Amino acid sequence: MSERRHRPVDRARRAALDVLTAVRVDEAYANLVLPQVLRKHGLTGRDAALATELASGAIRMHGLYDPVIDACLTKPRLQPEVRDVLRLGTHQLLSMRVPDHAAISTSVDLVRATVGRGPSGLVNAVLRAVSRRGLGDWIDEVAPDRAADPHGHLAVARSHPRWVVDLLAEALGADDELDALLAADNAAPRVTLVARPGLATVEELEAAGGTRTARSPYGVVLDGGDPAAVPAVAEGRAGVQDEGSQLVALAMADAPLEGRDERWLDLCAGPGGKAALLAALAERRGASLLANERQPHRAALVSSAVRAVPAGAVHVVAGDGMRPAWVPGTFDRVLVDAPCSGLGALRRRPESRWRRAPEDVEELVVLQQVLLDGALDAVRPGGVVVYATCSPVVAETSGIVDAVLGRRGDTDEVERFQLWPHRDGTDAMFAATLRRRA
Ligand SMILES: C[S@@+](CC[C@H](N)C(=O)[O-])C[C@H]1O[C@@H](n2cnc3c(N)ncnc32)[C@H](O)[C@@H]1O
Repeated sequence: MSERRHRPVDRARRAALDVLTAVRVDEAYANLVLPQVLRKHGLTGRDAALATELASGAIRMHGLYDPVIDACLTKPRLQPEVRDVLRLGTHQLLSMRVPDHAAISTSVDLVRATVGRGPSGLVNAVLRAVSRRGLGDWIDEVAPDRAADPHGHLAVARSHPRWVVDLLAEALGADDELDALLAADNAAPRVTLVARPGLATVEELEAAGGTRTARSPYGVVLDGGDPAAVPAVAEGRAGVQDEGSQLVALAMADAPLEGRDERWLDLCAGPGGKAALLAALAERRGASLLANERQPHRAALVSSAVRAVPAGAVHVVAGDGMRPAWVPGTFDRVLVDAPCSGLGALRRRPESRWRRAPEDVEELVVLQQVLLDGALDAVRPGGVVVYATCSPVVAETSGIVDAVLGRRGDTDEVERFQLWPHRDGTDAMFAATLRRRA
């Protein structure tokens, strides 16, 4: 037996491969499976960070790495398990500062330990071929020509499905920021916390090691570390919430309103980030929030998210927003944070861009229109409705709002905004504030 065969497999790389396998075979979500895998392998600190970067990068960037790997193959067929090892190796060679010899030898060890001796020569040969060029040269080699096919080029260079690039370009309205947006999708966001008003303060969160957000008065960007270790987060007085989501909740809570302002509705509340901020605000203003969510297990997540809000200020129910249990005109303010393609939050979930299909958007648009109509029916004359998505796709955003405004004769637009990761450092949240005519 050779000495090589006995060399122990690097635990971070083994853990990263477990994540790729779970995502490919079980359709797991990388961000949910990662903590379990890290625990299983006993990884913490730098090793955990390495495993996270390896897994996230290889999953996110395989739209670029696969053509590179294919260009180095002599035979077209590749076992999926071997391709996963090659994706991890290619990520180390092209996007990380891992020395070539370490990236190649650890990948050979990994395939030997997990698949067998058979493909170790192939992994060695392919990764040696990958290592002979840098990232830019490989993009020139495998991506369509930038001048002839700009979206096709960016789809490969920035590893996004082509149809997603086309929809994001349409949402931006021009191509000049498209590369910056796609690059922002490939960078993991820093953790942002929200200090739920009346329950925690931004000063308390800053003291845990963070910096205030530019636009939300309740946001703090964490310098690093585990957010769950911050006492206010552990107690539900604060939470992890993107600044864009905070701004959407604030658009609902702060829209000018005449007359009664006591009954608030969050129509699609699960898992409850916005509901928790809204409930805390409602409590301070003498209002109460009904947090509605169709899926019971997600309604349970809402209950957990609002656990620190005094009882009486918030009620959580599991119900279908398309078959409302309330009398029309009941509410003063309504948020409809609609189920959407999530194409504005690609930086959070490495695999999500590969799981969606154009048909998903077509189906969602129908649901979004019905839910917005239901929200407008639920609000009293003079009341406000905020329609929001974590997608910038025109059909899911302005397309919905314009269609509903055009069809109904009882609604006016107050304002709308679109946030962008590359401009605002937030998810690409869309929000439109509408008012039922008095
Ligand atoms: C974008 S998420 C909402 C995120 C949430 N507002 C937050 O900040 O945590 C959309 C939610 O709508 C729920 N949903 C989907 N169809 C629904 C319906 N017909 N009625 C109520 N909720 C629905 C989904 O289960 C999902 O939890």
